[in-house]
Amino acid sequence: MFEFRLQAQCPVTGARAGEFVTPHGVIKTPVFMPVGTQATVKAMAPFELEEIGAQIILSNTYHLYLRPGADIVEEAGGLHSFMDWHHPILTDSGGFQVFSLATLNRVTDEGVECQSHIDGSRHMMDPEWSMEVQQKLGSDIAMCFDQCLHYPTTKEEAETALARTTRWARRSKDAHTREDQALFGIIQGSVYEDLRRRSAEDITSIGFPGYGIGGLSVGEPHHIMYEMLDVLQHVMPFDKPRYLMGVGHPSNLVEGVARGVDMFDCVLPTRNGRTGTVFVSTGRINIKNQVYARDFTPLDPSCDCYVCRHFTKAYIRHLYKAGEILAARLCSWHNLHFLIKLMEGVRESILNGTFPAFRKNFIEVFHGEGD
Ligand SMILES: CNc1nc2c(CCNCC3CCCC3)c3nc(N)[nH]c(=O)c3cc2[nH]1
Ligand SMILES: [Zn+2]
Repeated sequence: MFEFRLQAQCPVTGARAGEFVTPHGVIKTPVFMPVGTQATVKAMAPFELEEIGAQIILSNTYHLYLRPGADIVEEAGGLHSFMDWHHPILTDSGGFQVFSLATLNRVTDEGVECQSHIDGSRHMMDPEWSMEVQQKLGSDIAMCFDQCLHYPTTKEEAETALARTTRWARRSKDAHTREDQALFGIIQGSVYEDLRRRSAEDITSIGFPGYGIGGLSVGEPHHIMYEMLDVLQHVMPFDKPRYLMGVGHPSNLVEGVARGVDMFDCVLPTRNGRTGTVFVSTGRINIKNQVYARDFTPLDPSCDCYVCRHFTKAYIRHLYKAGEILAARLCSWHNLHFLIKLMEGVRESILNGTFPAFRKNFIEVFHGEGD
């Protein structure tokens, strides 16, 4: 269980194709993981996610602890039963969310004293708390409780947070007892190459079945994110999965794969879906634009998803203008399909040795906007 089988490596770039074995199924990598913060990928039912080809979805410790509460999910038999998703689930540790959502009262080496963004109730969140909650949720992959800093940050702040994250990773591992759940470490170090190396050495020396690359996609320019990945790909164990947290745009996924990343998550496909921004094979469009009022072609003529086979831009634009719920559902559906199919195409190109050409063609078409 939790072994990572490497199936192919690109001889020109750092790209690799593999399989990660979990109790709820084998994850074929590279993989895009839809985000389901509150035990639902917004506006999508599990059977629709299966139809789209989603292999694994994410949920969140911070949110589910606050509402409905970890005990209710545990009494339901865990997240898989509660939300009727019987494939792999990854839960984030709450480290990122507590710093970005809660009212922070005190942050010490012990943990984070905070107030809920929902009802202002006071809580102490720390590695032991995060492990207790994730073990109750019963995800297949849990994440260490870490401290993710915003961007920009001083090197001193980054160094302090890195050392704290290492201590918290040790405490997370000591408090993690569930055998049928993998615990991934998380590497920090902000945008400083030497700190990135140090964090990678610290976290990999503690030893985990997989590793998150944290502290990125927090506002830094993409070339800096890529520089950090260039450093990390040479200091992370090749036989363990690498999960770039919170990424990302189509071009960021392809460029991340080229630098040895195996797993990605991002709220964009569903968040953009709710605002009408749609990924298409030539870039992005916003379906609410007047230009689509009489456009009776699919969102993306080269897409074979349910939405593109049944509806036109004019119809979906009408749904948005009329405030219809179906608008968000259809665009989320197409966006998720787009990213999942993109990763399937990337994986196929690595397996058949054509990834460099795939990458070149994709970046030309998507002109690497990745913003
Ligand atoms: C968007 N950019 C970004 N996201 C980051 C995230 C969150 C990834 N997405 C998790 C899902 C969202 C809701 C359910 C789980 C990060 N998480 C952690 N623990 N540490 C990071 O450094 C960390 C860094 C991140 N950067
Ligand atoms: Zn489509």
